[in-house]
Amino acid sequence: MKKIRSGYIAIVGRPNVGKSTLLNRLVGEKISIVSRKAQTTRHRITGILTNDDAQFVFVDTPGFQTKFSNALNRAMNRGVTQTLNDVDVVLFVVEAGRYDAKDKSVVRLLPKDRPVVLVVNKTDQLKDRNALLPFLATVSADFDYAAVVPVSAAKGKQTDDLLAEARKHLPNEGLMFPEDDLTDKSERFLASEYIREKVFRLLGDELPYATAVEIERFEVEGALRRIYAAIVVDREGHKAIVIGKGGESLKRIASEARQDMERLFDGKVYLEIWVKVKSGWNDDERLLKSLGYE
Ligand SMILES: Nc1nc2c(ncn2[C@@H]2O[C@H](COP(=O)(O)OP(=O)(O)OP(=O)(O)O)[C@@H](O)[C@H]2O)c(=O)[nH]1
Repeated sequence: MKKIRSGYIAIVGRPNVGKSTLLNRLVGEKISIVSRKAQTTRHRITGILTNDDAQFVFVDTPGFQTKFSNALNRAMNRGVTQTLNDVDVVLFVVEAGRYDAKDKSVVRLLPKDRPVVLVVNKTDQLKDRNALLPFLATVSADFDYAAVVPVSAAKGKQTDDLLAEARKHLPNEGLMFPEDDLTDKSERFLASEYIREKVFRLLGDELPYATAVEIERFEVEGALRRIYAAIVVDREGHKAIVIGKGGESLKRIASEARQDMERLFDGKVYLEIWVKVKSGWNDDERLLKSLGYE
């Protein structure tokens, strides 16, 4: 039997390349949020996969942002750099057939002193398989990657190869966490992520990214959890969108988020959500910190 190895792994890449999908595929539980819209992963989320010979502790980084320069994006980029200085292996994800300035700006953040595995995701979308090899050659010319692994996170293709590659670089012997730990994030944090995911899923096209969720109270009574949450938007107009006609949208957000939470927490959830307006919140570093962004 092989020895158990363990270590920290970060997943980085431009928005929308499939980092959350990959994490969910590897860890096998819904602990990170996946959204069609870019820029929804603003918190570090840790998932843990334990198998026969390894324990992978994933640190999902905030989406890298180059487009706007405000406090939120500065905080996000700082998060990426901090995370990369904190892990044993970095998985840098690009999309098969797409590699441009936005990916290269992430390459510039890659650490020189630790292994970086290039993950070429969405191979299922490739129309011309012959284009893959030249593409891999182009991308790998820009950095000294420890390995290159094409995968499809959505279809679960070659993700085992990726784990085998990552395992080679795990430094510790034995487990770092108890076997069934899926995440070191609190239920409180996960509750806010679920609500935020629903907001993006249901209203993503109508709302700008400036939406946050605050959990104001989280009470546990036996198997029942009472959760009181606020969706924070930065304009009155956005408040009206979140609430929707006759409160329809907010009702749906609450009902779907509650169902997810009941599944995850394995118990009944009483969920109350309201909408608050905080003007300009995404350009105020102090407020960001109070909402849990770094
Ligand atoms: N066809 C295909 N689509 C994928 C694959 N992996 C992810 N996607 C899709 O790509 C989109 C973005 O995926 P996410 O996992 O949210 O991407 P992300 O990199 O975490 O995005 P941010 O949170 O914005 O940084 C979603 O619509 C996924 O369903 C894949 O292997 N194949």
